[in-house]
Order: sequence, then structure tokens, then C-alpha cells
Amino acid sequence: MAKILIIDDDTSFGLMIEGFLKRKGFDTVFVSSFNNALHSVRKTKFDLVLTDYRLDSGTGLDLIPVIKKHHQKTPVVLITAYSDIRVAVSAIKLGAFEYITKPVNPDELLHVINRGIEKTNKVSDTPKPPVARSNYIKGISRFAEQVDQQVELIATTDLSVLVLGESGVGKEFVAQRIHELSNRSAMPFVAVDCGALHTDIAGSELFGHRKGSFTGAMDDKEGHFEAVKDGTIFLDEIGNLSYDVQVKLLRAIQERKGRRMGSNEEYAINCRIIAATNEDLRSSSLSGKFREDLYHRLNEFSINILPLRERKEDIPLYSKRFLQLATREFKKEHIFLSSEVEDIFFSYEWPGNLRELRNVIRRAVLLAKGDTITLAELPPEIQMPSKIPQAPVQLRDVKEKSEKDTIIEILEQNKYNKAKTARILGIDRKTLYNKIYKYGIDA
Ligand SMILES: Nc1ncnc2c1ncn2[C@@H]1O[C@H](COP(=O)(O)OP(=O)(O)OP(=O)(O)O)[C@@H](O)[C@H]1O
Repeated sequence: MAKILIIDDDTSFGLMIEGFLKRKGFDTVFVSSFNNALHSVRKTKFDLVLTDYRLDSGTGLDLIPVIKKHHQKTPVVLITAYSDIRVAVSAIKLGAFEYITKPVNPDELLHVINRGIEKTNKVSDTPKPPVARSNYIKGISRFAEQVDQQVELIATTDLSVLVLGESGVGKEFVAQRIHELSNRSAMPFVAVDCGALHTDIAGSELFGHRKGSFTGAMDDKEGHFEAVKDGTIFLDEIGNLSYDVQVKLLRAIQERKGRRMGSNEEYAINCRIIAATNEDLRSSSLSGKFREDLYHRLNEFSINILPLRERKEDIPLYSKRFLQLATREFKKEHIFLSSEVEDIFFSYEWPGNLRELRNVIRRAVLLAKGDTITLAELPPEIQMPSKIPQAPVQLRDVKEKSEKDTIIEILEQNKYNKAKTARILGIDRKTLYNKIYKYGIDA
């Protein structure tokens, strides 16, 4: 029976969730304070932790690193209020398995919990095989095509690649794609979440340890650099590695050799390295937070993935494909997006990028009663984006305003001839139509 820790300072809500999960056959523990939560996760290994974001003397986000330090593979699910979508994104960056927004839908909660537990059961010490090729969906925007060309070009080489982009844009998917197209594809692809690697255990996780080399080292353990063999190691959230671990990593890359903690024997490192970050690693390296020499080692080639809001042409395609995947997953038949939903998808900013789009569609398919997804199946932050407190990103607003004004001006000068306007602006007609739509230009 899977054991779940539920953390919520709203006791009645927490007990309600506990009652629900007990009825579904889970073994549950409920705590209502941050300190009790800390105590429980240090003492007990749970199959899943479900935590609210706002707790009495801390937040669910503060708990994630502690849980990951003690039980790295335990999935954490964060419950957030709809206005906390950026919190949800941070949770994923810190290694949370998933987030769900309030009001909590019981079917959705159960589905997420089952997925989390299933994933942990599948995780073993053997590296996971790469995701099947068919899972990678190619975008259609000019930008997405460029990324695919770069991926195909770089795949055949042994260069280290640094993949840059916001959380959820698909950096890991790109890394897997490079691996699958490379001549290492029959070898393992090992993804390491550096953001969830606590400094104390990072060396042992990456390079392994010998039994007895530190308190708690009960057995010999193979590190990721050994497990990956001649395959590809994907170092996600590389900017989060502590300075000490950066030094170890640099030495291993330079010498192409690794050594388990507590051992004198070295092993060869022959894998390809792909790293990813959503930070400005260049600035971190200039400011000394990230070692510059390591930065250059990792950045033999870089691929920058744009956020979804800057390549809106891709939204309809991904929506359609995610809809097909979710329909199959939940064994439903032919579900469509209503035109209001399509419009809202197009205008929404998608701070969580493709991950958020995929989650929103899965949730909507799960909740859909008929064959059409309507606004009612969307989470509140998407139904009412204006209610979300926006970060004061004024520069983008200025840019968009001037882009809109320029388009109107050229359209007027050319009597609303769109082909001519697009040519003058140096964009294709589809992009012009998208922008006309986006800015609500009456053309
Ligand atoms: N090219 C793609 N094809 C299909 N699905 C994708 C693609 N890219 C991203 N996704 C979807 O978005 C989710 C997030 O992708 P991924 O984990 O690669 O993002 P990421 O940029 O590495 O995120 P993070 O920085 O938070 O680790 C995936 O689980 C998948 O559902």
C-alpha cells in the first residue's frame, strides 16, 4: 500500500484530502505544520508527498530540497492557488513531480498521485531508456524549425551542448532527441536533476561511492557517470550545482575520468554531456557564481529555446497533438477545443510553456463531459488571465506596442493588402495574420 504524506495548515482541508485518499486505499499521514512536516520527511520514507504551498512557518517550496535531500526519488506534488502559477513553475524547477491548482479536483488529484507513484516504482538504479522517438513533437514556427536543424546537425558530433530556455520549454526533450539521433542511441540516456542534488550527496550521486565511505553508505553505489557508459548524460538545472561539485565535475570532464567516493580506482568517462539551465549562465560565470572554465567546457554548442509566448504559431499544433495524446491516455473519443478555448490558448502567456499547455489539456480532457472542451474545463488562471498579478515586465509591453503600431501603419499605407504588408515587414503572411490576431487589429 503506497504511503502518502499530506501537509496542509488548513486542517479541515487536509483531513478531507486524507479521508478521500484513505478511501482510495492509500496509507496516509497528515501533518498541519511546517516543522512537523520537516520532522516526518526526515524520519520516514514516503512514496509521495502532497503539500500545500502556504504553510504556517514556511512554504511547500522550502520543503522540496529537504525531501529531495533525504529521499531523492520521492515525488512531491505541490498544491497552489491559481494565482501562484509562477510558484508552480519554481516548484518544478526545484524537482517537484507535479503541481495542481486549487480548487482541487478529486479525479485530477488521484490521477496525479497514481502517476507519481507509478513513476517511483519504475525508477530503478538502471538508467531509463530514452523516450520513444514519437514522443518528440516538432514545432512549425520558423524558430522551431531552426532548433530542429541545429539538433540534427549537432547530434552527429560529440560536442557538449548547453540547452537554454525557461522552465517547461522542452530542454530535456531536445536533449533526448539529440541522443536518439546520435550514434550513441543504443546506449543509456541518463537525466540528472542537478537542482534536486543536495551538495552532501551530489558527489556520490554523480560519481558513486564505496560502502562505508561516509555514514549511511551501506553498500557500494554506482554513480550516474558510470551508469551512462558511452551514452548521453543530461545535467538539468546545471546552474544549481554548488561550487564544490562544479570543481569535481570540471576535473572529471577535463581528465575524462571519474572515481567513486572512498575508492582509489578510476574509471573512464566516455559519455556525451548535454547540460541545461534556465538561468543566464554566462552572467553567472562572469560574476563568479558559476565557474567560467566549466561554462566553456559545457558550452561547445548552445541551443536556445524560445518561450511559447514568443512562438505562438506553435500553439495550435501542440494543442492538437497534446489533445490527441490525452484523449488516448484517458480512453476518450474525439474531443475538440471550442473556438473560445482556442482563442484563449493563443492569447495566454503560458509561463509554464509546453509543460503547462500539456497539463492544462490533460486536465481538461479528464474533466470534459461531452466532446468539446469549453472554458469551464480550464483552470481559473487561464480563464481570467487579467486577474493574475503580472510581473512588471514593461520592456516587452513597450516592444509589443511599437510592433502593433508599425503593423497598423504599414497596413494603412498599403490599403490593408496583407501580402504586401508582410513583404515590407519582412515576415511571412502567416506570421502577419498571427500578429493581427494577437493585437486585435481590425484588418
Ligand atoms: N518537443 C516536444 N514534444 C512533445 N512534448 C514536449 C516537447 N517539449 C516539451 N514537451 C512537453 O513539455 C514537458 C516539459 O518538457 P521538458 O521537461 O523537456 O522541459 P524543460 O525545459 O526541460 O523543463 P525544466 O526546465 O522545468 O526541467 C514534457 O514533459 C512534455 O510533456
